[in-house]
This record gives sequence, structure tokens and C-alpha cells, in this order.
Amino acid sequence: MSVLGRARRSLAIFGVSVLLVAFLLASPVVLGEYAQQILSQAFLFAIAAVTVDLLWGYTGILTFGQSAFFGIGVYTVAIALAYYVDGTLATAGAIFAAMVGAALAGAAIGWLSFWDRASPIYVAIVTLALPVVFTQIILSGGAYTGSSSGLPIPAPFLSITQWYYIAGGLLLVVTIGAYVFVSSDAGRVMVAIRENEERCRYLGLNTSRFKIRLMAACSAVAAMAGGFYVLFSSVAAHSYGDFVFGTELVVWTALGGRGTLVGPIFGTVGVNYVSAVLGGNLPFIWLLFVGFAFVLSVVYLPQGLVPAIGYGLSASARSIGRLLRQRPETAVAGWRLEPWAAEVPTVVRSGAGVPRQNGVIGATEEVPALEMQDVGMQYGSLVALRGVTLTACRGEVVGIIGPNGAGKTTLLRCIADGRERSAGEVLVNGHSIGRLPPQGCVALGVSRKFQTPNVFDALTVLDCLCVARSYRQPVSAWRRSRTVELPEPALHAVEVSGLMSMLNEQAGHLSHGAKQALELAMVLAQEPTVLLLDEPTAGLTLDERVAIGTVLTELAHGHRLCILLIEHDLDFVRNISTRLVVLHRGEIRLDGPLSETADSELIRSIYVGAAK
Ligand SMILES: Nc1ncnc2c1ncn2[C@@H]1O[C@H](COP(=O)(O)OP(=O)(O)OP(=O)(O)O)[C@@H](O)[C@H]1O
Repeated sequence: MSVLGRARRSLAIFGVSVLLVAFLLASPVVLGEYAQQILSQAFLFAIAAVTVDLLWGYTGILTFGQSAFFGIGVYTVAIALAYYVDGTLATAGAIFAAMVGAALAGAAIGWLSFWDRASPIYVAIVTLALPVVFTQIILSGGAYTGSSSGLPIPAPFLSITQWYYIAGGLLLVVTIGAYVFVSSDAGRVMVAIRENEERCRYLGLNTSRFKIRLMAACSAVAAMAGGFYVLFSSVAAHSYGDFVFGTELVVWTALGGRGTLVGPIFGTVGVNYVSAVLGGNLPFIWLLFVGFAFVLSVVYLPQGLVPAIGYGLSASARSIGRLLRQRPETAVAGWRLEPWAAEVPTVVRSGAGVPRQNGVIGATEEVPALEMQDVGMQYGSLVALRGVTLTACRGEVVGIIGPNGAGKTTLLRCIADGRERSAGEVLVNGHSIGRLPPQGCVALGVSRKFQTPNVFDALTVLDCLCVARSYRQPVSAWRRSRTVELPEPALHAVEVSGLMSMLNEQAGHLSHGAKQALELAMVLAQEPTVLLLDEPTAGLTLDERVAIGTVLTELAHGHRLCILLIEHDLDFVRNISTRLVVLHRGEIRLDGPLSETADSELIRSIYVGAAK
């Protein structure tokens, strides 16, 4: 982002902050003490809900455990003030200690939950157990923790209005911080992980490390809210760290609208405020009503109430505007805190010769780009690959053909992910991939394009390219770049496919062909030496096939990439391959230059089903 763009973004954030602070300062004039008290509590809960939104709404990590981190804040501060320290400085120290403790606990939970290949439901189960364990620890702590009776503390005396300002100010700071974060380069990666974590890994991103860090940061913020909450309420109760509160945070976030930042705040404040007004008289009916509203929202308004109201109002406003102006409008935007995007997006050519992160790559022409030695793969008793030995060099386009179920995709998977194969060895540019995960193989120079286009539907074309380059460029946690530097081959793919004029288009709205081209550009942005393509022309028109064929030929011969290409379209394979490999029942049956293999009888018999 340019200096001017950054200044405008900072000015906009500053202006909105000043307005909100003025609103906060003025609101006690119309709010009674009771309302201020309810809102102070709701503001502190809303901070925890914002952390749920960052984890679940933006990154797709469904967590029920934020209450436990809130509880760590509550009890660390309560125990410190009840037994060990007093005074403002010591209280601040206790809150800081709670944040550090919660961050460490959050990192440990992340480490347990986010190992490679862990299913997304795994973290939900681990975080479900967390508040249960936390509550048991508090309940078994006897008089020290206050057990089920709670632990009263000598809290600092502040007026209700002062607490209202503190809680509102904290919520404002956390929300603005969260907005800056989600609208930064790192925020883009969060959404990419939510949309398609596998694609992220195959783009070289260490998603587990990213999620562990995010979990630790969100845990610290929830603990801070808990620390302030116990000072406000003067008593630590186990219910602030239990499973019910953890679930309520998820419900409030879902009701308000996840992935919006404003949704969880309105959801939490709304439910808590109405609950305080109505719940005293009708506690059970109110709970029933909230539960019912949650189910309705999940079924009919999965995006939550705030975006739905936003859609409704902006659609009405646009309809009225259309009537007045008699001009058609197409897009209707909901209410969410959208990233600042005042600048024109740009794609530029990157500087050459940027070294790879781990420096292991030695992509010279002397060493074969790819060597597979006796590679085998079994799915249970099914042998998908057997004794595959294959060498491919830079500048080659190796067409891999064979009937359905021959083992072609499995072959690519064994090259792009060291954990896949059951036997044998794979070397990329002379380095064994060992048991490296996909991001490790990317670092060695392997990039894989999937069979169906794998892009990040919720992101724009530019954002998808930026995420693809995140492996090469530092990911800022507060700035959002609107310029992406692409290596020559990726830039070429963007230009010939017409994506250059669609940088602001949402990837999910692109045509099938444009998505295929975008994924190819994303894969090329990794600067691979070995490019694995699984049916890149599937579903493309004739013109698009011709264009992609030209791009691939240029990549192999002009940029000296080693391309392994799976295709069912034999004419396409014949047109661009330099060599053919025929797979049948998991074994290589034929391997040779195109001139010698293209008209082989074996190919004909395999495709008509006569080969054994
Ligand atoms: N995850 C899996 N679990 C069990 N079997 C699998 C799995 N993936 C693939 N297979 C089996 O392994 C064999 C090879 O599959 P693979 O997808 O590699 O074939 P292919 O040649 O790519 O086929 P297609 O052209 O249809 O994509 C098939 O019999 C398939 O059913």
C-alpha cells in the first residue's frame, strides 16, 4: 500500500475511533446506572466474543474454549488480589500475568489441535473439554479458589460510569485492533485458511503455526477481558469459565453474524441487555427464546442477524435509489467491517533471484528435477502404485496417461506430499522429500494444481494471488498490500487469461476457465521447478485449451520448468508433451519420447480395455 493509501486508511480509522469515543463519553447522559452496569458487563463479554469471531468467523476454528481463557483471567486476578498483592500496579501486573498464562495455554491447546491432517472438528472437541477441565479445577480448589461459592476480592472502587467507560474503551481498542488485523495481509491468510486450508498448505503456508499463534493471541485477549471483569464484579465465579459460557459466546457470535466483527458485539450486547431487562421476570422463557432464535438463525440466516439486516436495508436503499435514478444496480453489500480498499490493485513483475526461505533448493540443470525410485502406495489392501521409477528433467512436459483408477492422481500426491507414499523414495532437485508435508515439498520446488479448481472463493483475484505469494513475501499483521509481485510465468498466466482486468472480482464468481487460470497463476507464484498439473483443461472451452497449452509450452521451454501433466484429452497431451508415461493398474507400462510412444498399440488397448 502506498504512503498516501496508508495515511488515508489511518485517518479513516482515527476518525471513526474519535466518533465512537465521543459517543461512548456522551451516552451516560441518556443511560441510567442500571443500563450502564448491564452494558459494562456486556462490553467485557463482547471482547471474548470478538476473539471467538476471529477464530471461528474469520479462520474457521470452531472453539467452545474461549470461556476457559476468560476464566483464567478472572481467577488469576482474583487469586492475586485475594491472597498476594494489592494496588493498581500489582493489579495491572496480575492482568498481564493472566494474559501470558492464557497465551501459553492457548498455544498448548493449538499445538494439540492443529497437527497436520487434524480434522476441523478435532479443535471443537478439544476446546469443549477445556472449560470442563477448568471448572473441575476451580470446584476442587476448596476455599483457595472459592469452589462453587465464588471468591470475593477487594476490588478497586470505581463508579458505574467509570466502569462503563473502561469496558467500552477496552472493547473499542480490541475491536479496532481486530479490524486492523483482519484487514491486513494476515487477515487475508485467515480467510484463505477458512476457505481452503489444504490449498494453503500446497501454497507453502504453515497453517498450523499460523493458527497456534492466533489461538495464543485470542486467548490472551479473552483473559484480559476476564481480568477486568472480576475487578468490575468483585467476585470470581466458576461460571465465567465454564462450558455454558463458552457455548453462549458461540451463540452470541452466530446470532450477531460471524466473520463481521460488528456482529458478535451486537449479538452479545443485545442478548445480554434484553436478557437483563426481560430475563429477571421470565428467565426460562427468555432462555428458550434465545435458543429458538439461534436455531432459526442457523437455519434461515446462517450469516447472522447483522449482515441480514444490512442486506435488507442496503437492498431497500438501492431499490429506492434505482427508482429515483432509473439505473440498474447489481451488487448488494451486507454490513460487515470490510477491508480498506481505496487503492487500485496492481500486479507487477517480481525481482528475480529471491532465495527460497529454507535455502535448500539447488535447481540446476545438471540434477534431474524429479527422481522417483521404486515408489509404492497402498490404500489398505488396494495397491494404487507399485514400483514406480521415473526421472524427469527441466524443460520436459511429461504427459501421464492411463484409464480411470490407474493411479495418476496418487502419483502426483506422492510427489507433492512426503507422507503419502508407502514405499520408495522421491527426490526433487536432488533432495529427498522424506516425509515432508506439502509446505515442505513446496520449499523444495514442487507445486501442485488440483483436478478441480482450488481457489479461495471468498477472496478477490488479487487477494488469492497475494496469499499465494505469502510464502515468498512477509505477511504484515497491520498493513494490507494492494500490489502483488509475481514472477514472470505467473504474470504471463494472469495476462493471457484476462485475469488482469478482474483483480477486484471475487474468485467464487469467476467462470470455470478463469478459476483454472487463477489456480495456475497461484501455483506458478511459488516459483516451482516441478509443476504438477492434474487435468488442467477439464471443463475448458477449445480456445481456453489452446491458450493453456501455449502457456504450458512456454513454461517448459522458455522458463525451464519440469511439468508432469495428467490429461484424458490425448490430443492435448500429444500437442504439448515431450514425453509420455502410461500408467495402468498402478504400474508404469510405457515411458518414452512422444515420437516413439504416441502411436503405441498399448495406449490404444489400455483405453479400449484390452490390456491386462
Ligand atoms: N483416499 C483413497 N482411499 C482409498 N482408495 C483410494 C483413495 N484415493 C484413490 N484411491 C484408489 O486408488 C486407485 C487410484 O486412484 P487415482 O485417483 O490415483 O486414479 P486416477 O488414475 O487418478 O483416476 P482418475 O483418472 O479417475 O482420476 C483407485 O482405485 C482409487 O479408487
